[in-house]
Amino acid sequence: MTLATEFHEPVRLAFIGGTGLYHLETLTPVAKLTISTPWGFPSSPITISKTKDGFPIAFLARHGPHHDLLPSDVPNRANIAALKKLGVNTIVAFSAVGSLQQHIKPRDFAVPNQVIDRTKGIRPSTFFERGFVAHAMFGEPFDPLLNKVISESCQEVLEGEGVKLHTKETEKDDLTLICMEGPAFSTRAESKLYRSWGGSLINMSCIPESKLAREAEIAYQMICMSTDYDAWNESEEPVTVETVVGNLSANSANAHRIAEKLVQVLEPKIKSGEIGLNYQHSMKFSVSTKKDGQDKRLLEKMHYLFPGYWPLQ
Ligand SMILES: CSC[C@H]1O[C@H](OP(=O)(O)O)[C@H](O)[C@@H]1O
Ligand SMILES: Nc1ncnc2[nH]cnc12
Repeated sequence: MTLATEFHEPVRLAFIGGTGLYHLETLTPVAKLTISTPWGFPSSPITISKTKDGFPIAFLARHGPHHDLLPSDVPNRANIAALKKLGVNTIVAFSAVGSLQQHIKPRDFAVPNQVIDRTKGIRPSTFFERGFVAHAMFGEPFDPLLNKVISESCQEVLEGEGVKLHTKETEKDDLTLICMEGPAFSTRAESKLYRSWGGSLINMSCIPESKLAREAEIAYQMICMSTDYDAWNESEEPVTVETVVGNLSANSANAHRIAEKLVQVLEPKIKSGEIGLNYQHSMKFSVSTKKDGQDKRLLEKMHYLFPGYWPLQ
């Protein structure tokens, strides 16, 4: 089937696929969009599918359709800006992660509620710049409403498959994801340090993706698929890509099942406004730069994300 290259209806829900998840099997694309943003092109064309009720869903492959982008080279600003331009207010992002806790086994799933940023400052991590300064709140890096819906609805999908889902509720404490720079995995000493900080999971992709989604006022939650015990567990060989990919291909069917379930559950909640609006207008009053100090060229760029905010004169 030839796919449309334009799509003019607003799209509210998007999935971002990570390692091992380059499309969603349960969705049939109707359009494939190449979108240029003021921050460049996204990692991949964005495909649009529709539910039987005509609710559109976007999908983006974080590392490109052929996985040729390093975690540090993912064009996160373009990815989030392009989704925002389509009208997206809810993002569910998948990620392959290492486990920093014995009880989170390879092939388990987890819905983290906290993040520790261990990237090295080499990734562009904000839409704002000199001449237009704003600060997003990020104390809760994931949308708690979306976190709750995902945690509740994925439990039953995975139970049927004999796979454990870890959430803030099952852990009875924060479920903290460490985001490191990569591309090499951690040393054993680093891995043990992250455990001492209370880390539960580790990946290379949550930052700045989640931060930019917050700046763009989009409700965002990452779903983690555990693939290995990183390097802390001395009774196991430290993680290799082979282990990650082996466990991922065994588990990608569960990711597709989860996506299918989430589409069913999120469609009515997004339509009713129960999900997706938690951060609406949150940036409007978060700007620090006084009118006279604002760079007008930058304001025009900002209007790509926030049309109607901060009038030019
Ligand atoms: C191939 S192992 C390391 C790689 O896997 C994860 O990718 P993603 O989060 O996109 O699923 C991790 O973050 C690293 O980028
Ligand atoms: N151990 C690990 N560290 C960082 N990213 C990962 N992705 C999958 N396993 C990982």
